[in-house]
Amino acid sequence: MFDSPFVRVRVPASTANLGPGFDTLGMALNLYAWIEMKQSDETRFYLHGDQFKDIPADKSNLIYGVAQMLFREAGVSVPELEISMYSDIPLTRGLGSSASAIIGALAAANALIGSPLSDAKLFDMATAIEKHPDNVGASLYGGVIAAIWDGEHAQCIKLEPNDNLETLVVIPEFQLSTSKARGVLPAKFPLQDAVYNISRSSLLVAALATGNFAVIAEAMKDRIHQPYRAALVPGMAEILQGASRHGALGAALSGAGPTLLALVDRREERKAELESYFKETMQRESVQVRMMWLKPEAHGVKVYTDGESHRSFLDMIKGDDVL
Ligand SMILES: Nc1ncnc2c1ncn2[C@@H]1O[C@H](COP(=O)(O)OP(=O)(O)O)[C@@H](O)[C@H]1O
Ligand SMILES: N[C@@H](CCOP(=O)(O)O)C(=O)O
Repeated sequence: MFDSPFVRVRVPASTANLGPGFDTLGMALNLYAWIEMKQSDETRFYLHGDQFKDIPADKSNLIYGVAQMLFREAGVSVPELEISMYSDIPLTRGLGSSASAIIGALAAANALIGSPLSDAKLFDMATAIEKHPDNVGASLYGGVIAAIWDGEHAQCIKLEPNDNLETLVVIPEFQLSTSKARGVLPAKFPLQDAVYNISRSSLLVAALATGNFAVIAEAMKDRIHQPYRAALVPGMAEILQGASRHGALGAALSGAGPTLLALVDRREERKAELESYFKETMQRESVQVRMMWLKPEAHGVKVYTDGESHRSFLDMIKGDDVL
């Protein structure tokens, strides 16, 4: 049954919504999580890195649970697994760590049993678990995705990210769970707010598809989630308003936050000014942050099944994608 003694996957981070595209737009970023999975006589975890210190290392672990869902769906039994994990994606910060874990677990488990399930099926399963298709779609397929979910099936179209696009992300030191940030949203919206978002989300997709960056500042505005979440992220309202005056094409809360993200033209000359603006604004709010320049990642999850390799899991990560 097993095509490979072990499977390794590399999964990109993602930023969801891009402002107005709440629960529909997502973009993969060049920051990654890695998972190794193999069948074992007893379930064991090797969680590398400080950020996994509070993550369960037993069968209640998300990766284990999601892998078992896939095995059930495929009609096979693989009760004991050895799972190794490392991630550069900060947890609970709005950069899609949970989506990366879900996609990584599904892709690894599927490959371990000879890939009986299609990517479309993995997308449906991942969306059913995550409850929105934006992050999981970006982690699975890469690029910029526009996605829908009807409660059973997810569909998306992927755009190749424009070569001139990069992002500056500002990651606060505090965590904000997606469930808490969804909990502050109203259940109903005025028609004008719905129109406001639909028009901007459509304009943003057209801008990203054509490379027409001039409209992005306006196209990233939102009335569906950011105004309600602003109270949870000190400095957010000011940054979303001011970023485009300091060299950003536009700015948004990344996913459910607390990370803030600016889209930037890589030819922009005011990058240092933008960094200082972000840093000083957050300092005034007494929020410690780390900043990273990230690029859109055109490729989704990558699966490696070369069981002959003798490189260790951590050596593979250091050498990035060469198994
Ligand atoms: N590699 C992982 N293994 C197990 N659980 C994970 C992993 N990555 C993320 N998670 C879980 O997902 C949670 C974060 O999900 P969420 O609140 O949606 O934030 P985000 O996806 O934006 O990082 C973490 O607190 C943790 O419980
Ligand atoms: N559309 C979702 C996206 C959540 O993204 P995450 O990276 O914060 O998990 C939302 O805005 O709630």
